[in-house]
Amino acid sequence: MNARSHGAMVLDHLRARLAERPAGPLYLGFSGGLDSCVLAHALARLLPPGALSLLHVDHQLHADSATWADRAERFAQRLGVGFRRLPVQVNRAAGLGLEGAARAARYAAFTEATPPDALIALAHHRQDQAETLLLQLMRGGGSGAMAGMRALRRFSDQRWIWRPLLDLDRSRLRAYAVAEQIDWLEDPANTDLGLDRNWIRHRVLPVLSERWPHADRLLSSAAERLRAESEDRERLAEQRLAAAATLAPEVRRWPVWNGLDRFALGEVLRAWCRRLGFAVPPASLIARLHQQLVASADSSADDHFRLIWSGYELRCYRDLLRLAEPSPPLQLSDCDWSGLEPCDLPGGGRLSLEPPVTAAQTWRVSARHGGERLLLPGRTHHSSLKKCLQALGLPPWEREQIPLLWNTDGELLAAGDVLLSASLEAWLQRHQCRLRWVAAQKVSDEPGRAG
Ligand SMILES: Nc1ncnc2c1ncn2[C@@H]1O[C@H](COP(=O)(O)OP(=O)(O)OP(=O)(O)O)[C@@H](O)[C@H]1O
Repeated sequence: MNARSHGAMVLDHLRARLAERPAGPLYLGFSGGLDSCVLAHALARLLPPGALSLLHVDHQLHADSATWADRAERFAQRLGVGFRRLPVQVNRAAGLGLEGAARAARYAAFTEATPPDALIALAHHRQDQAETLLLQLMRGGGSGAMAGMRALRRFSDQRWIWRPLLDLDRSRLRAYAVAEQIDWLEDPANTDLGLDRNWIRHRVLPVLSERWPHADRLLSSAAERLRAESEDRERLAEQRLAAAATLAPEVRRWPVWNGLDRFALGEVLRAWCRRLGFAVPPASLIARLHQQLVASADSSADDHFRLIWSGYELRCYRDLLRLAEPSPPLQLSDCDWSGLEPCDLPGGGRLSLEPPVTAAQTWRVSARHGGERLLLPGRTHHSSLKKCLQALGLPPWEREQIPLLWNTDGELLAAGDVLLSASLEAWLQRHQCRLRWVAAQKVSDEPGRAG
């Protein structure tokens, strides 16, 4: 195939990708390197005037960066397409490494420079995909990470990242550039073997290609398969999550997860984290969670466990899981309550009488301290509050928030509105009202919660 027919092939390929792209204004992340020059040139040829804008991020990492930005702008002018220069500060303090920090700055600049429904094209091609797979392998990534880059993915709200060249060979892009006499920028950083990607590109892939001439094609098709599998698993995890009854956004009933292996369990937990906008837990934590769930599956004991990562907490109790930011137990100094007005508790909880009564009471409200006992209706002996709450199956995160109501004789009248003493029940009947407790994490009254 000569250079001209390679060029025609690139255009045909791109025409097909353009036809199936999502709607929205089109931008191209334009470095000025070979690949993005070819993509800019081909898109400018295929699209009507005014339909494309190039975004050049100036990372300001080397002395020539402004000159490069000038050259990038002249290239855009020659093509007759829009152009924006986006200077950024690369913050290396975030612990990402230079390449990662530059990418983070670039994506933040893309978000800032585009409307929420934008489609942002990037010029990654097949070799980039093969390198990504090997890079992830050397980082010890799981199959999800090795699935590499997606041709189309959501990014920052409604925007899309679009990689229309992902299954094209670099040699075709080079042939296109030669045929069209494109004058691209050669970034000296691309030959810096101190960067992992360059090491793979210049040292590893050539060796693999000696033995397997189409090594990059094989690698990118492996990434493609892994991606398809990982997308299937994600879909399944979403379905499993949806099947677990939602008692509150942060509380799910989980028997549906019972019997899942730890990989499937991890997928469900990650799906839940994504939905709540939480950082995903590390693999070691998922393995621990799995062990714990297996160990507690046959136990009818009251014990529960919690796992913590990056400021989030997963708590498990019987068939309930709670995923949230950790909340401290009820912090409440004893206070008096007349019952006339609702009693607001720290952290958003509240005790009230409904309908309100007109005569003031001399009650006290306190947090639990342990060892409390109460006389339940129909009983002749006091029962342990702790045992009663356990018997009710009230999860520990609710128990920790439960306020206690006392009379002046030091008799326990109620724990929230879930346990009432015989004397309070009689009093409520006499006054034709009920005690109501609303706690921030309370789920007892939510639909879907079986007794
Ligand atoms: N400074 C930049 N400004 C805008 N977009 C960029 C910039 N650097 C990279 N990109 C986009 O990200 C893609 C991948 O970046 P990468 O660093 O792998 O490519 P490159 O070798 O620098 O450039 P090219 O892919 O254009 O040859 C580029 O093809 C381009 O679309």
